[in-house]
Amino acid sequence: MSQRTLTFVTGNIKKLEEVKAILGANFPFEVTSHKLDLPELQGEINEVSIKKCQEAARRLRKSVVVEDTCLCFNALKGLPGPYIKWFLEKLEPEGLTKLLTGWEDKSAEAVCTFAYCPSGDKDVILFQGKTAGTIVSPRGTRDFGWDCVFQPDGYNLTYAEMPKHEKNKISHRYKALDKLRTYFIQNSELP
Ligand SMILES: O=c1[nH]c(=O)c2ncn([C@@H]3O[C@H](COP(=O)(O)OP(=O)(O)OP(=O)(O)O)[C@@H](O)[C@H]3O)c2[nH]1
Ligand SMILES: [Mg+2]
Repeated sequence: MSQRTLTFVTGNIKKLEEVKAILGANFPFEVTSHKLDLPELQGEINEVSIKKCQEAARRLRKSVVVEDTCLCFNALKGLPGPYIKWFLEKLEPEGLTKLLTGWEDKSAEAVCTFAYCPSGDKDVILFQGKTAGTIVSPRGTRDFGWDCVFQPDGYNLTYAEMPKHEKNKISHRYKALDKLRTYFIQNSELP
């Protein structure tokens, strides 16, 4: 029997690895990926994901899932937020930590938003997960983004110091995918 597929549009191989690891074998769709360099418009968190999803669905002419990840510093009223990719590229992890020099509040929130676009002209459905933590000096592996500066609340390890399966049990991405999984299981005729 051929399995139904869900197309995850991303240019980020590390995201894809985590999505496959988190959804695992019990997800009733095969996750395939499509690498597409999508424009990311400015805006609030949900707006960025909605526009990214609509553009991906328009270009591929089919239903797609995209994901946008934000890292929000509470002292900076949510910034860098959706602009974290560019802050990280320019400042590197050390620079992210230094952004909070002078602020007592080092708390932050990792926010993951999956967007599903059933077809180009229908409303986009969002699934969001948030994990609270603290911004610390870099510790651990450097193989994924800002993992080495984000220490989730309740742990004395950064995401980068945790075994992958531990991060994947508590992460912003896990929480968002849990909602997405429930939705797709309840709407099994999709996509
Ligand atoms: O340490 C990390 N732990 C994570 O769990 C995580 N998830 C995303 N990121 C990074 O944060 C930016 C988001 O930007 P982003 O959502 O636009 O992603 P992207 O442009 O790399 O891929 P995509 O938009 O093609 O899917 C990019 O620099 C990603 O590498 C993470 N870093
Ligand atoms: Mg991107």
